[in-house]
Amino acid sequence: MTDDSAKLTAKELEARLRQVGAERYHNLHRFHRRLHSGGCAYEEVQAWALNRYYYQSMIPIKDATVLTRLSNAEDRRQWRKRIEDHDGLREGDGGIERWLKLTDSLGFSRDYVISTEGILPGTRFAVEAYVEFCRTRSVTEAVASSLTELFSPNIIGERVAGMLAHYSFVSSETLAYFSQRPPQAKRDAEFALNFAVQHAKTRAEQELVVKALEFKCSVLWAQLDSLWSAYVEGAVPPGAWEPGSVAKARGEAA
Ligand SMILES: O=C(O)c1cc(C(=O)O)c2c(n1)C(=O)C(=O)c1cc(C(=O)O)[nH]c1-2
Repeated sequence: MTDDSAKLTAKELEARLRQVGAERYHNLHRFHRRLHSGGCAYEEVQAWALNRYYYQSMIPIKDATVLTRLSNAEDRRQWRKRIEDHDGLREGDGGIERWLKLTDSLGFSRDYVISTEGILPGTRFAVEAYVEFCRTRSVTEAVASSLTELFSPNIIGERVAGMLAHYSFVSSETLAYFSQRPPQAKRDAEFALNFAVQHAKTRAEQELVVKALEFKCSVLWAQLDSLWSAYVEGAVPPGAWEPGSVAKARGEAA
């Protein structure tokens, strides 16, 4: 008979977390399959990039929130690299800037993208839920919720290869955001995994770590569900970006 309350070894906890990824990570979502295999129309790729800007732009805000909750200087030194990666060390540098190069290349004005006025409600609520989770749950759960990054190097490899092969309107320059991410994600995921393993002191806390990763998989999944409903099925919610409304997206008078 197994004892459900027995603390897992570090290896067992890692295996549980990897199992969550195998079952729930957003590489399994039908929108990603469509995106990576060349099935998306130009407007669907535009919508994906526009909406994902909000995720990108809120990540350093989420990370700054987590930073304030880390009591150890070495942990903060490690964590703050995440903010530097996204914001850059100077103007014109960093992940957010590289994401904007992608939205530039897809015909959006920067003002429109940065305003986030055209994003889907589902994107907004999912991303806000992630930031709120990291603000209000234990710091161990907040760190553990970033563990989807254990799985992101694989999906990024698949995405870049697939998009370059299938879409003439993207290039390695416009997808430059992704070329920097895999080593950063590997470094960050290693830190987060060690942190979660060391700080989850009881079986109950380990279960909360697993739940945090499940929650984060849902944050990513929900964003893709919203994209599918709006731009594959065509049920664009009121106020969200309408495919073809390029003038508005470019900041020109309609
Ligand atoms: O391209 C992707 O599929 C993907 C996934 C994830 C993820 O799994 O959360 C992140 C990123 N990209 C990413 O670029 C990124 O900066 C990032 C930060 C975080 C996080 O939770 O702190 N996840 C991710």
